[in-house]
Amino acid sequence: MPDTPYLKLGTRTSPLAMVQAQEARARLCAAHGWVESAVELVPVIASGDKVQDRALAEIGGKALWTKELDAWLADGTIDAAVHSLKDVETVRPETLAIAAVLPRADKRDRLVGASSIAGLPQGAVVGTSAPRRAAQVLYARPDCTVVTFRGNVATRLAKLQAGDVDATFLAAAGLDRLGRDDIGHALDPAAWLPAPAQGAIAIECRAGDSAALGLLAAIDHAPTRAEVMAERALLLALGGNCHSPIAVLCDGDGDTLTMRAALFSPAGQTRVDGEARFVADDHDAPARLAADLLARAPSGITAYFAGRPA
Ligand SMILES: NCc1[nH]cc(CCC(=O)O)c1CC(=O)O
Repeated sequence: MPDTPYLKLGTRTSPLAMVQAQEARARLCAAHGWVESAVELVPVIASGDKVQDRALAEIGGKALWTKELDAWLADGTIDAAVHSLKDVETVRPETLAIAAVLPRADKRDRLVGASSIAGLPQGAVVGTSAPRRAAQVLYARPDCTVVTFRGNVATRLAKLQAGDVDATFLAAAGLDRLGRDDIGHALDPAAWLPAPAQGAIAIECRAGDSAALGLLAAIDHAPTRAEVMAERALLLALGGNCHSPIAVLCDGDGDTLTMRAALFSPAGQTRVDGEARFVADDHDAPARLAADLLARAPSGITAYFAGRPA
């Protein structure tokens, strides 16, 4: 047993974050033949977990998930940080690097409280704080009302149980990782697209830390990395922010990626769809799809995207 850990891995404290950090630790130990104590998990309550009564988009966005762990990477308290990649801002400090992306879980959203979008009761109250989920459900079901819904997976399920809302959305990946694969109804991406990088776990370290970069490279999953980096490139090229309803899904098939994307106006009045097939090393392809989407989008949508295609 090592007296001092080989790697200090920072994580948020939510049950899902802890399960994901444990998965990262298990993969590192398996890859390097280490005992569990070689990787120390260092938990922190993130700002995003402290404020529960307002939508994340109103209080500072995704930065609130990474702020504390970013600071710990900078001051050397930890060597690496585990994140749900969908919670990580598109533009990251140059001092940090996404050193590993773990194999992606189920990419889909699940609807909890009804068996399908069409099956939601007339005038249903749907709880979500994600602009993408709100716009997408209002587009399909303008009769529904969307209310702010925050908290970790268990908190949201408890609020649903208590009757605060008729239905909510949760990522299949999060439910499955918490052993709640019995909950909800998976939404087919043909009709309902997930968030960029949904279902992927990323591990960041200092960009100049060659030791950590080397250790983490051993657990990087290249097919997942190709998909999620393409999805994040689309987000970047759209110039979206946490108020911009963007849905995108990339499916890898050997060297070829198929990307489906949709932009919405926030209240769901309009939608524009696009699709592209490209080889994985065509790094400009997501920006071309972004430009194509913006060129075809009505003004109700373009108002919410700065549009900075590369
Ligand atoms: N926004 C919160 C968040 N961030 C990552 C996940 C689930 C895991 C994932 O998508 O990778 C969730 C919960 C949810 O959307 O249901």
